[in-house]
Amino acid sequence: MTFSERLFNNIQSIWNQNHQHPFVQGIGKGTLPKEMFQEYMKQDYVYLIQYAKLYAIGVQKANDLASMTHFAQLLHNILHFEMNVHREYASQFGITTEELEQTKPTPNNLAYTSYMLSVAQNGTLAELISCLLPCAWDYWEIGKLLKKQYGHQLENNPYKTWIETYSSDEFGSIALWLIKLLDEITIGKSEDELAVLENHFQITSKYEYLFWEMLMSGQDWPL
Ligand SMILES: Cc1ncc(C[n+]2csc(CCO)c2C)c(N)n1
Repeated sequence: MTFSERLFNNIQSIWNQNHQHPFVQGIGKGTLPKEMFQEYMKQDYVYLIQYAKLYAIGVQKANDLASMTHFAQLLHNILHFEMNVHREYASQFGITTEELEQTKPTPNNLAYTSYMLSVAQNGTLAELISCLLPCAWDYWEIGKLLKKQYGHQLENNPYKTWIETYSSDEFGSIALWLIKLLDEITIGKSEDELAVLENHFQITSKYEYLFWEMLMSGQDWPL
């Protein structure tokens, strides 16, 4: 069994709860209130700004030129394509790019990105990938699942672009590349080292859940 197969098998119960989350299901059905999606675009925009830095650290920590080039490509794509989906949704809602950028991250959002950046800066390349992988991989799983469940009724769904983006093969190729690299660099690692990596993978998977929770509950700073 590869390391990614082990991660995938052990994460099922957590990811299932992500997939069944009312926020995710609301996107699939197209019933999620617009104001909630607007808030999501704002929070996710500042999340992605921090996430993009993880790819930059990937460039720095990569062990060979091919991986370095690939991380640089992912960095370019997130800034120019993924964040563009947010900018376009925001402009439909009358939110400017400046407003998106000035969004103050909620406690859960800040905790999630701070965790990943701390591990990225202090840890190994394998630790960095273990942290950023649930984001790419579970979103692809969510995209595919929603497409399967609700694909026949997407025409009137305001979140169709979101579902089409995250269920696409192009998007899936990001997760597949990260999985392949992680499998390669974990060959021969001890059980203790693998357990550290799996812990990062589980924590950031749980932060994915907390991100949906924070949006659903309208979490904000109390003071
Ligand atoms: C909270 C949150 N988690 C995951 C994603 C999805 N995502 C963000 S960056 C990226 C990889 C792009 O190279 C993916 C899949 C998101 N948008 N917001």
